[in-house]
Amino acid sequence: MTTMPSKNILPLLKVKNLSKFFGKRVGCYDINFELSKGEVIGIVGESGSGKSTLLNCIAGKMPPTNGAVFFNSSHGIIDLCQSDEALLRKISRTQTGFVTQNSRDGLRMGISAGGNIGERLMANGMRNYKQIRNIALEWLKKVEIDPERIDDTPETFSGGMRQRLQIAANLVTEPKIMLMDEPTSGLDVSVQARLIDVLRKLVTRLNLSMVLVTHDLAVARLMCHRLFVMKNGKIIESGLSDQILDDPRKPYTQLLVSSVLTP
Ligand SMILES: Nc1ncnc2c1ncn2[C@@H]1O[C@H](COP(=O)(O)OP(=O)(O)OP(=O)(O)O)[C@@H](O)[C@H]1O
Repeated sequence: MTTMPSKNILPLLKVKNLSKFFGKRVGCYDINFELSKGEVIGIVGESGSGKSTLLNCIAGKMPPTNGAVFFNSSHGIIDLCQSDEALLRKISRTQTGFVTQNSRDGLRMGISAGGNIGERLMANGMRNYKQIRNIALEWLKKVEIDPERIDDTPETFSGGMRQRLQIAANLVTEPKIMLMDEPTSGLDVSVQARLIDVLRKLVTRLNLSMVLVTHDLAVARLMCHRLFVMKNGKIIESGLSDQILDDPRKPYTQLLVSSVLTP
């Protein structure tokens, strides 16, 4: 059983001895790291290295086999792996955000853009329709979507717009942490660049903390302060992004950086 660290020394997130097995197969193994306020951590590695498994365990979407994820929430320090469903649901609607690679999993395609943004506000008890609409309009502007599209459904949006809407729909409650699983994947290069630009502005303006899974090392360099390189479920190298990408120590990271491995 992992001991609960004291609040004074705990950063925003502390992942401790986290492992996930699928039968005998390793999803992720003995992961340890801390995330501070305003910090963006990138998780990189080839396909099947355990990036999504780790992110899903951190998000409370997948129960780990061992370990803990301590989150310095406004309800105090909680272990996201041990919390009851109701508290986890509350936290995931307010204090954590999760952006998926496939916007269809993160948005309600049948309701308007404004409705998608307003949903988290309503889940938090906000009832004033005009106020919700005004906040939604503000957020559409922040993610560079024409506010006139507020009543359109995401079905009518481009892929890049959907991802920006997903980000707005998560950030509207000002979560302490954003978890992102390949948010730029599948988008054209110019669309990716715009999304990254929007994200970078928001990270700076809101002092956001983020764990970003990406196979794209250019995105990792642009977005992340630190990088963790995963192989076979383990973090095999970590450090400042420029250091990892310009001067990788481990042969696996060298291959990854030189694009010999298919990320
Ligand atoms: N639900 C599951 N059941 C069984 N094995 C799984 C499951 N999810 C993941 N795995 C296995 O865990 C390992 C890590 O998978 P994971 O999806 O986390 O990798 P990844 O680095 O995110 O890959 P990708 O970049 O392709 O998404 C793989 O061996 C995978 O087959």
